[in-house]
Amino acid sequence: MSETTGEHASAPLAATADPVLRMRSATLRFGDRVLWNRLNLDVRPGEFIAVLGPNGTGKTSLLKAILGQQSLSSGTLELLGRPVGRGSRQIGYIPQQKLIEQGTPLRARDLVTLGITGHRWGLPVSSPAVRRRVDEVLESVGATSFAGAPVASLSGGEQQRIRVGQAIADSPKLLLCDEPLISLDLNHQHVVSELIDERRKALRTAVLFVTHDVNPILDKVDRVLYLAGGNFRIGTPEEVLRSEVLSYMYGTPVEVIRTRGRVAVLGAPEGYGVHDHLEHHVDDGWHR
Ligand SMILES: Nc1ncnc2c1ncn2[C@@H]1O[C@H](COP(=O)(O)OP(=O)(O)OP(=O)(O)O)[C@@H](O)[C@H]1O
Repeated sequence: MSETTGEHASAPLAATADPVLRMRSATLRFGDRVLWNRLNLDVRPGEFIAVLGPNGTGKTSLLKAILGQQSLSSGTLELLGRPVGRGSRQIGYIPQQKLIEQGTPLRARDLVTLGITGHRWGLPVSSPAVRRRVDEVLESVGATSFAGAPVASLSGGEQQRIRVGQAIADSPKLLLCDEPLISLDLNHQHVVSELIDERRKALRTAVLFVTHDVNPILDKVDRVLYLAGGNFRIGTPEEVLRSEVLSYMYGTPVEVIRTRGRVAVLGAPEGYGVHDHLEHHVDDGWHR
């Protein structure tokens, strides 16, 4: 099997900067289930990393660990050189999409405002500086026209734009996105992924993007973190999304087909879950 490095040739600037996120030998297990074992990961400013893998392999748990909501079983996790704590203003988070319930009294602009003031309860919500920033963010996510509407009355795509606005409102250094394209039509998938990508390009925000389907973001991705079977691989999409790499991880023949700029993974076991983790060779920043 070919080696899967952690570096990416097209990101020379990012590679020289201090990492926004650094994980060393990070392990998460629940009972005897190992979700990921001795994960080494540096995420550089402006890097776009897709987090892939079947259900239940620990993708959301990884985001929760970074958010300080889930303790590691062992290892370390640093955000901008410091141990993570809950509620960091340096992190923007787009949680897995749930439609907002009818009757929720918030307007779209209130959610974006919370993205700024939620960290600082003392600041008056009506301050002109906050209002200006909220207007800017609403405009940047194309939501000005429905800013005053109750969020529950908006379509799924409109709600998702507002969630992106809320997550980027405070200019985080790291944006964590948990399946942000789920249940969106192709057009809205494009709109939402472009919004996230524009943000990382404009402000060098690092992006960790959990998704079941890499295709809508394939042209944006610098590296892939693939989780399966308590094992993981980190590398460029070309390095990781290969038949031999995924067959090894799944422990069964899996075929990766590339056609017309899209990637399809065939033969991954149905309902695949976590099995005993494979023995790893540990190297700096990657596993094989
Ligand atoms: N606090 C916990 N205690 C015990 N088990 C947990 C806990 N949190 C998560 N798990 C289990 O860990 C596994 C991984 O969950 P996680 O939500 O991280 O997976 P995922 O890769 O995001 O899955 P999906 O693709 O289905 O969203 C699941 O089987 C889940 O039930």
